[in-house]
Parts: sequence; structure tokens; C-alpha cells
Amino acid sequence: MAKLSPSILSADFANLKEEIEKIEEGGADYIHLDVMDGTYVPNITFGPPVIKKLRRTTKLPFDVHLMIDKPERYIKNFVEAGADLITVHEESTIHLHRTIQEIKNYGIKAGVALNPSTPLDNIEYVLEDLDLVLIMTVNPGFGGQSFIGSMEGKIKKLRQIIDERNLNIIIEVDGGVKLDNAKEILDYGADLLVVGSEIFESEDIAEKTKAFKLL
Ligand SMILES: O=C(CO)[C@@H](O)[C@H](O)COP(=O)(O)O
Ligand SMILES: [Fe+2]
Repeated sequence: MAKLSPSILSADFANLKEEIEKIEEGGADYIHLDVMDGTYVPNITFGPPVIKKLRRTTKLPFDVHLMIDKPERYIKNFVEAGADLITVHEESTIHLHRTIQEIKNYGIKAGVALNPSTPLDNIEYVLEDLDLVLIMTVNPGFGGQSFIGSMEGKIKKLRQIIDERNLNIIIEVDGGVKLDNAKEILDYGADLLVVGSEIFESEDIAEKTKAFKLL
């Protein structure tokens, strides 16, 4: 069964509590929280105070995707807000190894995200320290974009590396995941799918979440 992390980026921000209840009802495994700072990506969303309030509304684990410049400045704030898993972009932090260690020292899971143009080689020497690798299948910043086809090879290659080395790393795929391509993406080797617009822009959020869970 597919693991699912619905992204609230496309949710109704005036009714987040209700929207979260619907994905919970549909069987979501995590909630994906897209944090954007207007510098690392050309969009601004929300930060630790919003996440802290949301923490009281659900027991689902918080999958926090940081699209911010120099994320090491704010790891503590996101941990205190209730993150269970923090993913930083490889391109956003100079001392990636140190940033990963900082996240893990708080006793939560650490992930690294790669933009579409960033090679897997860039995480070669931190792979053993990671709980998760997030493959961006769109350029980060916005929901509702189309899956970039060449990411198929990247997901497959990462699956091969993880299996060959027997590593315990989740492959998360984020961007342009829809009901009609999700099965293929799982077959490439993804473990965890992020879905934003396809779930939150649908008529029935709980039913749509269930449909992904049945894949
Ligand atoms: O990180 C991001 C965008 O930068 C994503 O998490 C999007 O929110 C996914 O949205 P869809 O592509 O599924 O609409
Ligand atoms: Fe994301």
C-alpha cells in the first residue's frame, strides 16, 4: 500500500483544521508542510508559529519540507513547533553534514531534498546518515506543476543504490503526483508520495486521499 504525505500547500488556509481532519479520515500517513521563505524559492508560506498551532489539531506525524535559505538557523524552532521529520535542501545549506547531525541530535528524522537539476552524487557522503531522500519532481516553490519526466531515472537510480547498499532510507517523491501517474512512480521505487493539488483541489478530500492509499 502507498504511503502518503498530503501537502497542505493547496489546502484552504482558512479551514486548515477541517482539511487536516479529512486527510486523516482518508488514511494519510503524514502531513507534508511546505515552508517557503521567498528567498530560496519565489514564494512565501508559513513558519514555526503556524506549525505549532496545527500540532494540536492532529496526531499525524509532521513531515516538514524546508525550502528556506540556510535552514540551520531555524532547525530548533521547527523541532519545538512539533516536526517529526525535517527535510532540508542540499542546495540551501553549505555544511549539509552538520545540518543533518543537528536535526538528528534533536531525536527526530532527517531528510535531504534534491532539486530536479541536482545530481544524486551530491549526497553520496551523507547517505548513511539519512532517514529520507526527497526527490523533487518539479522545481520547488509552487503546487500544481507537472511531473518532470526525466526524474524517472533519478528515482530508479536512488532505489538501486539504497537496495544495493541495504540502506534504511525512505524515498519521498514530491511534485506533480496525480492519481494517474502515482502507480508508475511507486514502481520506479518511491516509498512515500507527496500529493498537494490533486487531493486538496478535489471535491471530496477524504475520498481522494483514500484513492491514493488503495494504489
Ligand atoms: O514542495 C512542494 C512545492 O515546492 C510540494 O510539496 C507541492 O506542494 C506539491 O504540490 P502538487 O505538485 O502535488 O500540487
Ligand atoms: Fe514539498
